[in-house]
Amino acid sequence: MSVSDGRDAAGREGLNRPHDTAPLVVAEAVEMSFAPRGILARGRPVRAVAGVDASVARGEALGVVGESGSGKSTLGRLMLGLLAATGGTVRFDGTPLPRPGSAAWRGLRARMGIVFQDPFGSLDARRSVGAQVEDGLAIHTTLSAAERRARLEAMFLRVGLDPERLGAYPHEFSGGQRQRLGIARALATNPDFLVADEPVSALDVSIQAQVVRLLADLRRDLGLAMLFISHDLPVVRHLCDRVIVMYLGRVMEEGPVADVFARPSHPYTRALLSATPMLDPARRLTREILPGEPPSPTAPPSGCVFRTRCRHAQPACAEEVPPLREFGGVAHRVACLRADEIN
Ligand SMILES: Nc1ncnc2c1ncn2[C@@H]1O[C@H](COP(=O)(O)OP(=O)(O)OP(=O)(O)O)[C@@H](O)[C@H]1O
Repeated sequence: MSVSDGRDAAGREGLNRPHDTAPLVVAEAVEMSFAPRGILARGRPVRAVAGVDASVARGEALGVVGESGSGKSTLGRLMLGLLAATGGTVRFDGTPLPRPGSAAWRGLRARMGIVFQDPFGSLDARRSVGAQVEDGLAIHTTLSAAERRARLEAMFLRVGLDPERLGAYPHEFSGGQRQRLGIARALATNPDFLVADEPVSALDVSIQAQVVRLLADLRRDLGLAMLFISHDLPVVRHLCDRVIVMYLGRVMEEGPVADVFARPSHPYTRALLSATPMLDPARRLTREILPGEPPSPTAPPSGCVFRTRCRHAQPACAEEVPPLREFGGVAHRVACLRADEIN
């Protein structure tokens, strides 16, 4: 499979098809500030997510990209209700997500799954993998032991693992197989919504495409809504329908992957894409190296948070937080006051 052009080995069209069903998970102006931690915070809260709107429809995959520390994982945890937002709301199937850990939240938990970057770190070395995949079923469903066993075997087969190995331990599996276990565990309760947080970045390159293909197949077959967090832009291009580009807790640009990757319009997106050898060479952007480091989320810049690294910045950019506005296409939006001039 090629993950660079949205087609698989058989030349089928990629997965980037439009979805017109109602959103399943909707974050509105969601914010997350963490209490100060460590000396660098100097008593100031860490603003990890700052007023983000995001939604994922049934069967849709939304990619979330951006540098390390831009708030991607925090957004994912907010959309699963694993974290209680310090501002805004997250609705799941029309209902505001209950407080994490509450009985109401536990009631919804079976409908959501998460796959982590490090499958080994999230598995207990001392328990059989079958027992661990079964945990969610025991906690979140009323299935009998026999039904749970049948579900486990079916899940193992579905993710490409031999059900004979339900009694084996994590160290007996390769990295790719462990991520298949992580996927089986996330999907065992038959969720509607899956957050995949850098699910292939810890794997050997040779294994990554297999796991991406598995996620793509599962998403299609199970009609999953997926939030796919990744540094890997070609994989996002292949797997996702829409993408949001985050920087320092805010959305810089969003839209259908085809539009955003073909016509990146925010200076930050352009820099991010220019560093990625992925697109057809005719459209390749001149490599742009951003000066400096991202500012601390304990003291984000006023106005546009990207302005301190933006070569197009002007004094006005320090005054106003640029709203996301339509640019070039109905669903393609950019948060840059100067987008018209620089594109
Ligand atoms: N529990 C926490 N307490 C304090 N700060 C946190 C906490 N979790 C995340 N942060 C901070 O919030 C910011 C956003 O982190 P987050 O992990 O969401 O970013 P990310 O884009 O997913 O990064 P990465 O790609 O490295 O995983 C970072 O500055 C991080 O240090």
